[in-house]
Amino acid sequence: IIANIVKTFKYIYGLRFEVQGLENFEVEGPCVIVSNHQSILDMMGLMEILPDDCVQIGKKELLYTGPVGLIMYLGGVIFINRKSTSNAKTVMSGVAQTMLDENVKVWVYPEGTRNGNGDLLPFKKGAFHLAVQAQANLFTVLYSSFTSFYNPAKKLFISGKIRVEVLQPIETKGLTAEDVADLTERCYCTMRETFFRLSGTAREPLASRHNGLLPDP
Ligand SMILES: CCCCCCCCCCCCCC(=O)SCCNC(=O)CCNC(=O)[C@H](O)C(C)(C)COP(=O)(O)OP(=O)(O)OC[C@H]1O[C@@H](n2cnc3c(N)ncnc32)[C@H](O)[C@@H]1OP(=O)(O)O
Ligand SMILES: CCCCCCCC/C=C\CCCCCCCC(=O)OC[C@@H](O)COP(=O)(O)O
Repeated sequence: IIANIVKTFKYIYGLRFEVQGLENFEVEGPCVIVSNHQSILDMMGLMEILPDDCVQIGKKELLYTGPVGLIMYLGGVIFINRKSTSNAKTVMSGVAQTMLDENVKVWVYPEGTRNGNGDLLPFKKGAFHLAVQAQANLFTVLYSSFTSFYNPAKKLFISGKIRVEVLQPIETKGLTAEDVADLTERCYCTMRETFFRLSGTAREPLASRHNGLLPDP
């Protein structure tokens, strides 16, 4: 019900979604889906391709937003306290078991916060631990940059096109906690490249950005 309502918002805002690779989602069983997170507009992009039986990880503060919090609660959103790593990790380890028991998919924004600066923030590792703990497939989804049509700082919000790509699933069978850092890094590199390709922007050298040698755009 929520997805169908939110999917109509694109007509009001003049947004078009061009989705590629949706067939990659046609794999049975629990999985973890990670995607980039630029703004609240992502809720439209999320609902546009949301598979059945998929819940999202959200920050706890969203639970206290009145009717929206209630709808999210009823929709099965898993709330975590980002201010407490141990609390977040405890919740997440319970999620791995629930995923397997109830055959659900979990959508995580590995940047951990909204980021509209035309690049990806370094990834948090929770989603990747979750995929490895559940030994479930890991899907990556990218939404092209919104900066050309949506920029709150410049008071810009016009109609525009969002290119979406669902990449091939990554298997985590046989991986252990020791492989999580490597898995995270691999996904980050692939997702960043895909993000720039979809957005039509030039790729900046990764090492320099990571070392803090380049200023933020
Ligand atoms: C109208 C109504 C419409 C309604 C719409 C409904 C749709 C709603 C959509 C909702 C949209 C909502 C959108 C939103 O709200 S987005 C905001 C909320 N979502 C997230 O933050 C998700 C992404 N975050 C993470 O995954 C973080 O990692 C967490 C939160 C889990 C911890 O973050 P934190 O910053 O505290 O710590 P850290 O990541 O530096 O990690 C620290 C260390 O812990 C290790 N570690 C981490 N995890 C695990 C684990 N599970 N098992 C074992 N170990 C684990 C990790 O390797 C590292 O160790 P080392 O490797 O450095 O040694
Ligand atoms: C300005 C245009 C607004 C258009 C809105 C169109 C889409 C609205 C769809 C549903 C409305 C309710 C959805 C509530 C979910 C909020 C998700 C969200 O984006 O939370 C922020 C969180 O991830 C990260 O928080 P921070 O960036 O760390 O703080």
